[in-house]
Amino acid sequence: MEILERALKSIGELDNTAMQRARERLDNLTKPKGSLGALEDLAVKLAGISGKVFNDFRKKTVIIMAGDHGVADEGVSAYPKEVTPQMVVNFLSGGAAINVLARHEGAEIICVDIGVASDVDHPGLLVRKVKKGTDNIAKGPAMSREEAIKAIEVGVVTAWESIDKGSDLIATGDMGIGNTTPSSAILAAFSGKPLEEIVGRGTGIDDLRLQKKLNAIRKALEVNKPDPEDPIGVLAKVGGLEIAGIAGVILGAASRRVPVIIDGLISTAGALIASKIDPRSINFMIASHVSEEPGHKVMLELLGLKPMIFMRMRLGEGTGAVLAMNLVEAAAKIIKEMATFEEAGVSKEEI
Ligand SMILES: Cc1cc2ncn([C@H]3O[C@H](COP(=O)(O)O)[C@@H](O)[C@H]3O)c2cc1C
Ligand SMILES: O=C(O)c1cccnc1
Repeated sequence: MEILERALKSIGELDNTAMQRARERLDNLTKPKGSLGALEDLAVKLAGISGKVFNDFRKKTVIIMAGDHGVADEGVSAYPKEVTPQMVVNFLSGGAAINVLARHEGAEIICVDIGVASDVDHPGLLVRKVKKGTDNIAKGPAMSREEAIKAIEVGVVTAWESIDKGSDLIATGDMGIGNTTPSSAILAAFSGKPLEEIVGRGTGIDDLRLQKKLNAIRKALEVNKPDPEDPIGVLAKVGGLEIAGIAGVILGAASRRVPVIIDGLISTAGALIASKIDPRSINFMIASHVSEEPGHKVMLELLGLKPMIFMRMRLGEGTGAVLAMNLVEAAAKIIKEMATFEEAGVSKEEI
């Protein structure tokens, strides 16, 4: 609890003066006012986060949290549980989608075993296992409250260490077969929306498995009765270890005023938990893409965040978030490198 408390103590507000200065500068650059749309809003947000109008990013990092899910035993995924450790090995060997996109963006990958059911032996893996997979949420809580806090703190510390080593732009990623089920359960607990509206097909399940998934979430809510006023309770009852870790990465980045780019459904479930623990953490979040999972759009609306990329992606791992790094860097370059009307000798608007 001490680490989490320390993180929460340092989360602040956006710097309004810097944001105002950024907006003024953007309005003086050689373009009609506001014509770069969301790119301008992003430049303003970056100023609010860092307190500086000009920002550049030297070290981009995606932190992937991996964990297993007892609820996978209910037949809620199209893939078997062993894919979780197998994909962890794939991340460490460079063959996954996230590896390709991270290389493309010049980002480094940190992969954390926060709760994989089996042990992966690889020198590149950060082993910070809180528990060997969650318990089945359709039958009881995923984990204890203490384990949920410990998993959040693993995320906080991983973010802090990465920032200490120079990371100045962080993206969140996940791996865990079955994890769209707890992510949807978290959303149901906070939104109260009908499950049929927010539960999707994850890895691509058929109608039969979709019914099993809906039943598992219904049971998870009935058995555990998560209280939306108690976000750590929601996480412990119907969440996941990697979701807790992602919430921690977000709180850790926010406490150090480092922008954190949120990926798809699972990462945004972590973001929802972080936002309920401390709403000021939303100030430091940047939404990347909108996933094909129907619940993702609802989560982003609850957070009041607008996604930038609409690519029909539904993979997780941090893929959408890493793609958005390019847009974050572009926004930072626009405000820094464009000429003002005065510098370029271009006439300003007439009215
Ligand atoms: C090969 C493979 C690679 C993945 N990378 C991310 N996921 C994604 O799919 C899983 C969630 O979907 P569900 O709830 O339906 O199991 C998570 O592991 C998520 O990271 C993958 C899934 C598979 C099969
Ligand atoms: O939106 C996501 O992140 C997602 C969707 C389906 C499966 N895995 C991840």
